[in-house]
Amino acid sequence: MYYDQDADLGVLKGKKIAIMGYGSQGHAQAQNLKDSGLDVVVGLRPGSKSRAAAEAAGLTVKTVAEAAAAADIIQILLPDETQARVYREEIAPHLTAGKVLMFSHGFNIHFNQIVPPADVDVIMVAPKGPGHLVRRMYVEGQGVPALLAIYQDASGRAKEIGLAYAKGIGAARAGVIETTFKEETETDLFGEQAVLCGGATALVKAGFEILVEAGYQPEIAYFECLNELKLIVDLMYEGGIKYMRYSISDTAEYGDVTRGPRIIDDHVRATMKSILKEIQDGVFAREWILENQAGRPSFNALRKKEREHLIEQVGDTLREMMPWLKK
Ligand SMILES: NC(=O)C1=CN([C@@H]2O[C@H](COP(=O)(O)OP(=O)(O)OC[C@H]3O[C@@H](n4cnc5c(N)ncnc54)[C@H](OP(=O)(O)O)[C@@H]3O)[C@@H](O)[C@H]2O)C=CC1
Ligand SMILES: CC[C@](O)(C(C)=O)C(=O)O
Ligand SMILES: [Mg+2]
Ligand SMILES: [Mg+2]
Repeated sequence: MYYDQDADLGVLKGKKIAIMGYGSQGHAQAQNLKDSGLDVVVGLRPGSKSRAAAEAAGLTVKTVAEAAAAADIIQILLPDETQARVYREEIAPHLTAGKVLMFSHGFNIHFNQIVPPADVDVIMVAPKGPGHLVRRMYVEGQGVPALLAIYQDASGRAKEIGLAYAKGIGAARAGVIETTFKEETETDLFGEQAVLCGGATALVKAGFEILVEAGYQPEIAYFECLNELKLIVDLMYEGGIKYMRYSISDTAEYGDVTRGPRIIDDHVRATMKSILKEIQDGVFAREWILENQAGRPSFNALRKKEREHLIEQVGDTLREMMPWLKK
């Protein structure tokens, strides 16, 4: 594990860092690096919706190609499914020997959608948290931990550069672990599909639906299955599962340890294993690449259906009464 004292921001002084994209990770990493005293330029497409926000934060905005040409270090924070095309058309022509190519997720390198030249460093600094928290925690003097991986070390200094970058975005305040592009890609995809996003939302929705179908008020089902989940997870985040169990009643703890394993049973574990295998053997990557090439027909339909779920309508109404959420 590496922390601030193991990294030297001086390694990045005098270097221009291009952040391609100003979305969830882009806005956070660009602003954190700038506030760490580094020289940042943002690369966006012409007519980009993100331009105003980047300029309002005092950042210089150029096209992706111009930013790639001007930069020593190029961090690609575009949606994964757009990276290969943008790389090929706008970044690769300016990726001259000695430059550094960076990612925050290994998808395109690991699944061979981007094949960089041998004379550049290829580094990943992958925050283990959503971009908006990467920014919020930096501003509050904290940090979101990150993974560091070196795919190519043409300069012999890739690790120093990656650690300095991690310090610049605030990640080294919380801890940086070294990994490989393969390990980051596979664990990140598994985590978001089986636990953090797919698993958690399916569990919340199933619990909500069961209570509502049984005749309980949807508002109570929302508080019980979604709103309170944050409060429970906050306790696990602060002190582990044991601290959460210390805070809940003994009745809840007994229900937790006896009923939890019946929910996540051998059938669920077998499904988790098959989801991991689809990630490892490239089945998921192929499916996602083809879905994008086809114009996202399934994804768009599923997105619409999910957004129309009763839990979203109930939540919108209840959150109106929680003004602290509006900021
Ligand atoms: N979201 C997260 O918290 C995390 C993301 N990651 C990784 O970080 C990377 C970025 O993800 P994320 O921040 O979610 O991305 P976003 O979807 O938030 O990126 C949106 C940004 O990319 C720009 N953009 C989209 N398409 C293009 C294009 N064709 N050409 C130029 N700019 C474009 C958008 O500009 P416009 O306004 O013009 O549409 C916008 O500025 C990914 O590799 C992801 O896996 C890693 C850890 C966590
Ligand atoms: C959990 C989703 C994530 O992997 C992330 C925020 O870390 C992502 O790809 O957005
Ligand atoms: Mg992730
Ligand atoms: Mg991810």
